[in-house]
Amino acid sequence: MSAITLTSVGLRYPDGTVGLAGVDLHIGDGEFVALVGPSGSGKTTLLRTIAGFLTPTTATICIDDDIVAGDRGTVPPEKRRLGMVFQQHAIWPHRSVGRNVGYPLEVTRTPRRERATRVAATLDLVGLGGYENRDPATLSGGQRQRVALARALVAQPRALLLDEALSALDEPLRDRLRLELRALTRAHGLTVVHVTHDRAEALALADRVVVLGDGELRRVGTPEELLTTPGTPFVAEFLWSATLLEGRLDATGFVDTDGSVVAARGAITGSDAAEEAGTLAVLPADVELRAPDAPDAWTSGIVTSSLFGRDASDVVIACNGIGVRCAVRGPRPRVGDRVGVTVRRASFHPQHRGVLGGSPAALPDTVATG
Ligand SMILES: Nc1ncnc2c1ncn2[C@@H]1O[C@H](COP(=O)(O)OP(=O)(O)OP(=O)(O)O)[C@@H](O)[C@H]1O
Repeated sequence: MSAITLTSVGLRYPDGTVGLAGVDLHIGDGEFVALVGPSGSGKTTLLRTIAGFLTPTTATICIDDDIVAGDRGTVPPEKRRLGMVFQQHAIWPHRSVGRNVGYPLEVTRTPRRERATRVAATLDLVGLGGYENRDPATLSGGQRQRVALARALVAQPRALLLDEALSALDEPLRDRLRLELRALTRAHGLTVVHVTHDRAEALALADRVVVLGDGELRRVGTPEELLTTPGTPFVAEFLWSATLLEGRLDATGFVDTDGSVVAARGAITGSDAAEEAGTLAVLPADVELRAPDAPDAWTSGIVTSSLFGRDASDVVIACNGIGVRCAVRGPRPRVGDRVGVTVRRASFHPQHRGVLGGSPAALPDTVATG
């Protein structure tokens, strides 16, 4: 397996839309990286650019020491030695499972006997040992996705690129394949770039999560780093469903635009300034419900949504025109209830960094291997 290095990757579509703007990223050998971001943030564009289906306007992309896109042109996808799996398993119905998996080896004219050995070994790897002669029409959705994975792995690619590869599967199966995929990639030291719209999946699987916004790389870090230091309100809101509040930090704490103290100074991280305007990001787990008139409540509001969750219910309270998201453990309030709200802890983001990301404080560009 291999490392992938992207330097200033920019891409503009023919109609002028900016797909990617100056993305710098190093993906370590054996690292599992998840690309996440809102719809249209550039996840698929980035993955397809690494794969070679899209040609960057400006960039250098290296796989190990091999420059696959740069000043001297680009290497076509089939010569990059990367394996790809898409959301819709592109399995050929008229070919047996074995011939589907062996296709990349046919292209490279691998001798028949070696092909059969490698197909069998790869099918074993994905839990489909002995399925060579099966007709794909007789397989379940999960089995077909395993065939697609085997086909991506059979030619021993330098890295595996997954584009929403698990998204089309129903939930219990998706959970199982997630575990299997992670165990497989860890055991074989595979380098993986995984695009997903599912934040929980990205955080559960990846060594590092890359957050994109408007074609820019907004934040890179381990799930733990992104939780403790989201870096920008954009990331706190996107990854952790944080509530964002505008206001000022002063000696007492963070004061919202209505003049109420949301949280005491000691409960806020992110700035040492005596006074500063900016955004407070409050994670749902750091909001607590109180009686509406509790003396220690920041404010009170009406519950507008209350969804059951096994570990914590997802409750939204309308407070001064803002929907405050709260993870409630224990008894869940009903829609229409008036409740008091306190903030236990929050991160402050000075205004000059901008709500949509600005220039986040850099996290160490470490390669986590856990
Ligand atoms: N062929 C195209 N021509 C013009 N613009 C495009 C094209 N494909 C994508 N875009 C634009 O490029 C930007 C990034 O799109 P991309 O599909 O990479 O986002 P994404 O993060 O994968 O979104 P989603 O989660 O919805 O799949 C968007 O503004 C999108 O509208």
